[in-house]
Amino acid sequence: MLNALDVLLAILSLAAVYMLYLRLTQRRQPPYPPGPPGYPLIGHLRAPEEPSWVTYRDWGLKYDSDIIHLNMAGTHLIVLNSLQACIDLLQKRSGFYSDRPIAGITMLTELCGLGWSFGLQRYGPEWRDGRKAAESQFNAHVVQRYRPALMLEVSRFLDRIRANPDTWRKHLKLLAGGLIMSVGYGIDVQEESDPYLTAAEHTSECFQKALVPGTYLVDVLHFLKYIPEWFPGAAFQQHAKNWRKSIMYIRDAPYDVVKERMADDPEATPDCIAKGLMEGMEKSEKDHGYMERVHRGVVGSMYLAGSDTTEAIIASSFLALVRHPEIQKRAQTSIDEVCQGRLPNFTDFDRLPYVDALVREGLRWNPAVALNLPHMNTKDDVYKGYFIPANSIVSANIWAILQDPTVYPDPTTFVPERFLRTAPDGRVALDPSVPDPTHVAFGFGRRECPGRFMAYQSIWLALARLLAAFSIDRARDADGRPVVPKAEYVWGLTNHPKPFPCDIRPRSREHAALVTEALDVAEGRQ
Ligand code: HEM
Repeated sequence: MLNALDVLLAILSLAAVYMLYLRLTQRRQPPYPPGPPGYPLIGHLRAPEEPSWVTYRDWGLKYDSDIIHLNMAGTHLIVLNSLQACIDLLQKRSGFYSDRPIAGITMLTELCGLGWSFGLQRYGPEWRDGRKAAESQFNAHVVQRYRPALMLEVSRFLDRIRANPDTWRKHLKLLAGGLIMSVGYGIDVQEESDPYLTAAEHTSECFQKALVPGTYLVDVLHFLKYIPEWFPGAAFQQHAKNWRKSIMYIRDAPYDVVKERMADDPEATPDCIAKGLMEGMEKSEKDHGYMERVHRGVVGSMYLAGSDTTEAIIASSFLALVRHPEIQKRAQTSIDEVCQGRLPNFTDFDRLPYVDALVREGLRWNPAVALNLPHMNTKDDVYKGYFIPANSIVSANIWAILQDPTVYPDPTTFVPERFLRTAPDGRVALDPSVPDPTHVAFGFGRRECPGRFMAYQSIWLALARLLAAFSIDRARDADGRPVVPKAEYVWGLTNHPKPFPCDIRPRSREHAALVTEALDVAEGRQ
């Protein structure tokens, strides 16, 4: 018979062996990447406030490391501050760095119903099918098919600016949303109170709000999701129900329009991504019900991922142009030389390197997405001698990479010329030795933005035509002095310049006429 002392001794021996085991195995585990010390055991309770990307860059400099680690109460957060680290991990090891973390987004995915969003989905068969579908429609070749739609939306945008220049931000929002609805579904949006744009904006509001850590307790205490909405303190259930309506509407209503049009007359259905996917599905051997769900998620994600970001970059470029009239002049001179009194077209692309450089600088200067959407690694890893445990949240510091002074000297200044050089034959061309920010601003590896070609084309066309037809000058104060707007931003998931004054007007009556003519042509009236 064992007495109490034997049992105690046995327990103590087992504990000693276990401690020894832990010590031995822990000694073999390399250290985590460096980072600021947190509280004992729990680490950090919250990530730094926005602009967190600046803090992460500064920590990188302080600890002399391009990867930073924070223990967030047991969740490991890894921030990659250099392009090399992003390439090494998110690209070269993309086989296990392409998951998305789902912890902390119960409100968004389960209660609001945004789990269908392709950008939030976990790395698995459904995401892979969605990605394949997206690549088939968004690739550099296929997006050219949507150029007439881009031309029409940009023409409408410029004409609205001509008519009401002071509300250019409203026109810009409509441009970004209209582009997505037109390219995605072949739907023409209404200028005021469009039902699709209203639902998409409501969905976007949910996305921006619910993704901020700490907004909803249910993201930490998951069992709260079972509390009924009438229960005291369960207002979040009401919010979720309200958002859910818009979230399901924006996924299904426009898709159903295309489905009906296709059933009626496929030939007459306007070319759009939803139509392309429906046509592709006819050849697919996969279950059509399943594929339709995947496709609804892919096209439905376009607004969330593509509207705010495109709008942010164009608004940021407006700001830079007002701050730097000399850059505006150079861009206009280069356009005038090539276009000789007409508005630029996509066929002018190769002959307008200055506009190309301007778009690159717009993407670099104040990136729309400063801290990349988080990736998650599905297995333990060691990089540069540091341990990165499985299920870490891994974020690329896009801002830090695009503000690296060793790559982009004087990085806080807007200088499109940094991307240009004069070739031996005297012509100005893009300088291939300067890293192209599009390889950073749109993320990395298998989760890299599938909408990047469409985004680039839209921004290029909007800016090229805007500069050709309008001057965007500084507004004047009460004493008639020009006001240089500050480069101030509203930080968030996407970064937008704060409202700033400017004075937009056609460069001449002839330029104003070009804008109306272009709209007539794009609308098929001429
Ligand atoms: C200037 C405009 C844009 C910027 C700066 C931008 C940037 C990004 C970034 C940084 C990511 C995350 C990549 C990663 O996780 O590594 C992303 C993902 C995504 N973007 Fe964009 N984007 C833009 C426009 C668009 C457009 C126009 C569309 C669609 C038409 C789009 C669709 C998507 C989708 C669906 C994802 C999720 C991809 C996935 O999780 O597999 N984006 N974008």
